[in-house]
Amino acid sequence: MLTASKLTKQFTGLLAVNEVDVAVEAGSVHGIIGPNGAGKTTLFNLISGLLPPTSGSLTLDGRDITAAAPYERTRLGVARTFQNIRMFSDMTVIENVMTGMHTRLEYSGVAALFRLPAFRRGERAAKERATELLEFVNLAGKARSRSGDLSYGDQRRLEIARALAGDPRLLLLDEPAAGMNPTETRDLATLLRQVGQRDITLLLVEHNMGFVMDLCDRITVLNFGRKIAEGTPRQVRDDPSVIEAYLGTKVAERLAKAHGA
Ligand SMILES: Nc1ncnc2c1ncn2[C@@H]1O[C@H](COP(=O)(O)OP(=O)(O)OP(=O)(O)O)[C@@H](O)[C@H]1O
Repeated sequence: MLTASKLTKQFTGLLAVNEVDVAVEAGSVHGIIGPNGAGKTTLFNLISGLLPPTSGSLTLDGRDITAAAPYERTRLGVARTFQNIRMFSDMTVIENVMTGMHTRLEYSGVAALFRLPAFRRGERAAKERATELLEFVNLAGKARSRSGDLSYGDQRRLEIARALAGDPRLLLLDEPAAGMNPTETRDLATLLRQVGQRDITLLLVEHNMGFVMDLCDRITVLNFGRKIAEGTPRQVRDDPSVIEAYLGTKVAERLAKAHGA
């Protein structure tokens, strides 16, 4: 579905992402992991269009989107959540979900200004859809609450509902489990599996290894901007270069010796 070829981002003097190839299969859950500073967020920003690449290309369903603006990618079915939750804290929960629908609403600005029937119909449909999404993420009971008053875990679920409001086919999640307690993390994994069952492909950056290993079909590992491994969770977990990237050469060598390798 999504293919990155030799994707590269250079900041002055630093190759944050260095000729990275990634192929995300439709219907899969694909993880990107790597130590701090490995280039995960930068790669994510290149994929969502927040940053232009220095070189390399990106295709979505075979269509070149390397130069497409973020809003164009949204129209093509790409949605994302952010590492630091971004929402309108003073708006209600349901209003926040409705802000995620602007790319799908079919009435004009004039209709909205004069509250014409087309606008009122659109608004009613948007509310119904937002309610359905809040039920899906288990927040229906808090639809009228102020978003800023939600617990951290609930705010993350709200962010997902808002991202789903644009009917994406590919959902990018930047550290979705960050700051969550074990129960919230387990609930999130269940929710994301249900998202996957809605024919939505998931690509996520995450530090929580248990969460990634449990949820992902395939994992790409970055270190110093380069892809150092890719495969199933088991393949990646057993890969010596991955162990070395996380633990440092000395510890990896000692571990290998201890296991008789
Ligand atoms: N806008 C920028 N300008 C200059 N350097 C940057 C910029 N953004 C990121 N970097 C550098 O690029 C490298 C990769 O950063 P990035 O945030 O992509 O890594 P990461 O794997 O997401 O790290 P973390 O796990 O700590 O979030 C780091 O050395 C970082 O300091």
